[in-house]
Amino acid sequence: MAKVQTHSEMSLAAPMPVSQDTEDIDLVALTMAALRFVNPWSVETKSQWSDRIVPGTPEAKDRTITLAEVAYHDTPNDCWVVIYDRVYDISTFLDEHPGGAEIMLEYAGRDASTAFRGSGHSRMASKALERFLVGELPMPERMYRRPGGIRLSDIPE
Ligand code: HEM
Repeated sequence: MAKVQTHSEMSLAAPMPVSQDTEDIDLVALTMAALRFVNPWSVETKSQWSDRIVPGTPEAKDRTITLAEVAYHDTPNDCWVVIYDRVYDISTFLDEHPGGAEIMLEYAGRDASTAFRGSGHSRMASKALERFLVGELPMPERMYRRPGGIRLSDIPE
């Protein structure tokens, strides 16, 4: 017949952990639970974007480029900027820019929409963007060209 343990026997056999240990274990469990929500495949690496697009070509119009990818192109030889949710490769334009290369390099790999607008660019400058187009941001990352997005009367077509 099974032996029934008294309350004091049970306490001796399996002593309760001290409160500090309990806190440590909870923290580890919490971290592990949080990590389970992280999808390692969602981390973008440069190698997955190896194919280069020629700026201004028809393929560029259909290409979706994330902000994470844009961020990799942040040098004078490989300089991308985002203007009104469209991605431009301005590497070859840096030295031609009437406002100078330095000012554009400040936005290398980032959004330059407000800087572009704030510098009072002409319609001709907006039109000039077309030849540097390499793609467009995915809908969730857009600020302007999406339903309910920020409206600007002079967004280039
Ligand atoms: C990325 C695409 C860009 C293109 C195609 C572009 C094009 C041009 C063009 C054609 C001009 C001559 C004036 C005009 O027609 O408006 C100009 C001037 C200027 N740009 Fe840009 N620009 C670009 C980005 C930027 C950015 C990101 C800035 C940052 C603030 C900037 C700042 C300026 C300034 C300050 C001038 C005036 C220069 C002067 O009058 O001395 N531009 N740009």
